[in-house]
Amino acid sequence: MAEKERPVVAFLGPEGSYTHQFLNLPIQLIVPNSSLLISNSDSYTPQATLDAFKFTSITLSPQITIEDVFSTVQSGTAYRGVVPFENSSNGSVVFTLDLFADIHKKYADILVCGEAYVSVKHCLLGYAQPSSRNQAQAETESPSANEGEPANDFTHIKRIYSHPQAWGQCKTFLSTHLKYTDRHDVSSTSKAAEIASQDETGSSAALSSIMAADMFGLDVLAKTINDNVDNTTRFLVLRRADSPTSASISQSDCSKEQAAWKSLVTFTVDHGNPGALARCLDVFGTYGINLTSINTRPSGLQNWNYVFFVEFQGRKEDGHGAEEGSVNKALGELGQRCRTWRWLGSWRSGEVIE
Ligand SMILES: O=C(O)C(=O)C[C@]1(C(=O)O)C=C[C@@H](O)C=C1
Repeated sequence: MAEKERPVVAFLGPEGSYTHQFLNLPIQLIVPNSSLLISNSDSYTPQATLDAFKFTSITLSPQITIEDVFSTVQSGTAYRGVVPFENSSNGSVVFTLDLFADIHKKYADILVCGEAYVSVKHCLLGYAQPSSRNQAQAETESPSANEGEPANDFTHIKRIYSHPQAWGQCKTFLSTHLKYTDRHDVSSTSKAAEIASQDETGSSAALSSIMAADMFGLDVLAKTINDNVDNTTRFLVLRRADSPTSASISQSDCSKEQAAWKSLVTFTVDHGNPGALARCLDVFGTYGINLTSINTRPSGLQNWNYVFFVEFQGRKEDGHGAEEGSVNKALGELGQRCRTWRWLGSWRSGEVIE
């Protein structure tokens, strides 16, 4: 299997997106001077979350959309995929939730096998007016200067591009400085930077990352323009169900070990049946399982019917005696109380990457 030599990892491209940074930042922590590796090659030493599968290098495969990341993992073209899941200020990434809900049954083999939290600091990127070019250059060179405080003139900017998730993370800056400027949704923040870089008139700008400014040769017109300074996005790593993980399959139901894990399930209920949802949620309490998030999305099958997403501490176990684990017992009972359900993976809880 070629992936054994150098597995392919799909992410939301082009390079410079926050999804790309998920793969990038830890590498610099693990391999000193790894920026050389990053700029000269598509071969990386993967971070802890990914080296679940013990490879020394990976091939990065930029994808156009989050759905493309799901497709390449589902088809086996990519060994792993990285997708944004939720943002600390703007909430769930609904594109990702809908792909997990999978109403057209296209991604039946996708499971989550890891996560990490990435600090997201948005910048306004574009071409500075010649009069404020020195200022923009100073901002690029000295990252601590004028955070959130634009020193540049934005009157030449007629349109801004970004990923739909990013607008809601920079509301104050946008309403203060660019309230009447046209906004255009594109597939990623790095795509936005690429588009802005191609507009030689300089009237296009992007909400994107400092890394994208470098990659596409744009000026940083304002930086750290997100409403919350600790703006953070949680990313999930995807695998195919038949692809191995580092997770040992030994049974250990002790609460400390369970708290180090998370699991995700989706389920649907009979909406005409009073108490149906409460009865499903009750199984988690019965087995002492702590819920960490609940989400819903429209079922896509009938108006005002929903798919419920529940994330909880603990993991589903495989192998001999697995049925004894509290998560397995709870899921067994959930299956009897809901209409349909699906386990979407168990993984070790991630850490924040600055
Ligand atoms: O467009 C990117 O750079 C992405 O990685 C996507 C994404 C997202 O969908 O949440 C990731 C982080 C930020 O929250 C904004 C956009």
